[in-house]
Amino acid sequence: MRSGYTQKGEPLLDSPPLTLFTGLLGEPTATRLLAQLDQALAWQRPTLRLYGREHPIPRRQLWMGDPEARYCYSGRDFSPEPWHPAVSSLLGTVIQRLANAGLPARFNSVLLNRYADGQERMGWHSDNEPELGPDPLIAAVSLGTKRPMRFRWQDRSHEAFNVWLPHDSLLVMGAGVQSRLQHALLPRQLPGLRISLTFRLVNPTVSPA
Ligand SMILES: O=C(O)CCC(=O)C(=O)O
Ligand SMILES: [Fe+2]
Repeated sequence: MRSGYTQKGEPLLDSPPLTLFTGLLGEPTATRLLAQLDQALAWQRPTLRLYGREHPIPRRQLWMGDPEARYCYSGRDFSPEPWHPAVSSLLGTVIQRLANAGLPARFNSVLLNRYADGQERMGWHSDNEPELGPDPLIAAVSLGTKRPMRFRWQDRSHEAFNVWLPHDSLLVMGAGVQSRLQHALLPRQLPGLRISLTFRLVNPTVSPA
């Protein structure tokens, strides 16, 4: 059945729309890109202030995009790194795949996350910063170790669920996903590197707080 989802993606939720596309780049391109991003990028481990104490984040990350796409995340203001050619090429592939599925999209920035192994993680959050607008479309590419993204409803009206994100896949979080659900990449006993790239459209006219 899976082949039937090549064009439109596999619908995981109808409302709000959550859709998974697999085989985004194909091999060996996807595995090469994982190694290239791992080695070529200047990965950072910023600290976050929580209850008055500084904590290094439990993963590494990098913010990349157009110069005006400044972004405020967990109380910090990030200026984007310039586009790496491999990432702008991936952006083109994502845009094309979305267009083929009838989802025209535009992005001016991407948050790259690097999880060295299953212990590295990202806590519960919604990508609901004001500069993303009220109903952002966020496209998340996964490379490397297959891990579950856990979703839970803000109003707890339904049960929480996992979406397993395979290597070389694209998860599209459509309008309403950020306002109605939270997501997290919880720690798991899984070895191996995973890199995700979450493409976003930041509205440069909304100045970060
Ligand atoms: O690594 C992932 O797939 C999750 C990333 C994420 O939630 C984010 O960048 O906001
Ligand atoms: Fe997120």
